[in-house]
Amino acid sequence: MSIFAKLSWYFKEEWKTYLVGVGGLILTALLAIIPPRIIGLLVDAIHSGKLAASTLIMLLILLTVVAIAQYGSRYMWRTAIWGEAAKLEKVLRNRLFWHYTQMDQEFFQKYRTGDLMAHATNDLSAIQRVAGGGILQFADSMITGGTTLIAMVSLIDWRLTIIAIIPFPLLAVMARYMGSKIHVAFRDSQAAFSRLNNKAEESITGIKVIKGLGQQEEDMADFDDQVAQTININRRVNRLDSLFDPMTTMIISLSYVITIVYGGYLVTTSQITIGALVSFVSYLAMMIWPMFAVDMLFNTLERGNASYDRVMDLLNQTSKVIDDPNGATTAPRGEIDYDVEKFSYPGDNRLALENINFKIPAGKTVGLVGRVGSGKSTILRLMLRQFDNYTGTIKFGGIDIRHYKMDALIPAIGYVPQDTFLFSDSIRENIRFARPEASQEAVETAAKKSDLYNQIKGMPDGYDTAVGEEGISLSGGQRQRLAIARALLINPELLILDDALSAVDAETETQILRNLRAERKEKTTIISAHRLSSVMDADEILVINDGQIVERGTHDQLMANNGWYKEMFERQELETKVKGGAQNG
Ligand SMILES: Nc1ncnc2c1ncn2[C@@H]1O[C@H](COP(=O)(O)OP(=O)(O)OP(=O)(O)O)[C@@H](O)[C@H]1O
Repeated sequence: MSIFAKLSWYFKEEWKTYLVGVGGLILTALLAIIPPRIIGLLVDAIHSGKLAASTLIMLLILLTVVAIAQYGSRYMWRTAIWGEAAKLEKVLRNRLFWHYTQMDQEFFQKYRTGDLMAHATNDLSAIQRVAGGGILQFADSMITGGTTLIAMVSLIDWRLTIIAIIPFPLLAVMARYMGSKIHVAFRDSQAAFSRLNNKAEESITGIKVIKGLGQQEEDMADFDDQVAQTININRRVNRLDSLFDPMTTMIISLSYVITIVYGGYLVTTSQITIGALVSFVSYLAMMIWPMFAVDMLFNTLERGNASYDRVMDLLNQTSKVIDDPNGATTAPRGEIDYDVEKFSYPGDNRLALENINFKIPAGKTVGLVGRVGSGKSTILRLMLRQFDNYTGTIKFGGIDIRHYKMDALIPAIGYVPQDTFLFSDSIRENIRFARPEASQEAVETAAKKSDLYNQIKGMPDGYDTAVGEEGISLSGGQRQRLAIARALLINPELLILDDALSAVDAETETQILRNLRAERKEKTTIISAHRLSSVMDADEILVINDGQIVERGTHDQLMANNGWYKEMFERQELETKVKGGAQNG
């Protein structure tokens, strides 16, 4: 029942509609008492041979009126209660989705996509069932059960009622016992569903890699294993359900036997009429549904409770990156002053960055180079406020980036990752994702700057060509250029290319960089790259190793330095020459 308390905030908010719903249920229960009694009276009248035509017509009219009134009252509770349940699901779904969008990277590292999907589907449905089916089952077991019981006592015979319901408390005891077992089993079943979701999500996303490495069979076996585990756990839930349901039927049958034996005795000893016994049996039949409702109620509540706890656990996770309520609302502009003393990823003791400091005057370009895993992307992630737990400050236009409103800071940065995400939409919508109102002309200009223009012209439907999961596949280089066009369209104060040219050939890269230099004279750019030709023209190049700056300067200075940069540059030049030679030869 605690789930009702947990959802009380919603019931309080929606009390008017629930009042209508419960009112409708009470009315339905009261109206349901009338027909069995009328039938009982008819039986008695027929039995005694005193049924007048006028009485028959009157009772039939009454039956019809009751049926019509029940139609109305049922309509009343159904629309109110099912409507509220759907609304609750909507409220929680929106809240959860909003919460997901507000969370930081740490959260998405902790929870896997499949888990988050399971919470947003299965768990919310289970909670929705509490607000709909749960309320109905509660009302049915209490209201319908209660009014029927009162009718049995007051209209028929209290002794017969007591004897007939003797087996019922057994049901309550069982429901309690089984309820706790079902709670545990259902929680396990939801967790298994999450794992299965994760597995399916991972396998579908990674299908190319799986096939490329010939791991289909292993992956299938792994999936089979997960399915088997999920089925086993679900079987346990079903077993518990199956133990409970037939018990309910048995208890009800026992009641019937008692009623027929004792009721028959009362009729033969003229203590009640045969019509009263007929009415009583009808009432007993009306008790069956409320009894099942008790069973279903415990089930619904336990499941809803487990799901509610899981959803609340997610909603209670707070983002470590907090949007400063008094933060600057103007877009940042001007010099970037990056000064991070220490940064470690949450839950990791190792220092990911140490003493990273550099300044970029507005309009200048900084290049970040270094080995794989040296910390280049980490430097950029802090700039994007994906993590705030570092010592030191990063200033943009003289203000600490933590003192900007997110809505002011993030749109001022055009971030292009190595592997971008394409939405299932047209090329045009993908390019103008961050500025949906951009004109076709602006989209085309961005496509020209990122050297994608001619290729789009060659596509079947030009800018209307669908890409993403439901459209054509773009090559790695095309995806990267689309991502650059997307970032350029917002003409950001700061453009960050995070290994974003790795999949384009050297010639295209040179062209794009030339376009950027010409276009972005006043704006700042950070380029992180493995190919050193990408950063050659930068105003300052930082060589990162093990989270620290190990060399810095312009290209010429670094070449004179005789360090990693020079060695790497010469090696890459040689490789290019060898490749070029091989192609020419
Ligand atoms: N989310 C994370 N949690 C914990 N450690 C991380 C996380 N992301 C990166 N790291 C670690 O931080 C270090 C720096 O990673 P980073 O991605 O910044 O390197 P990089 O220089 O950008 O590499 P690459 O050139 O391959 O992109 C690596 O040791 C990496 O394992």
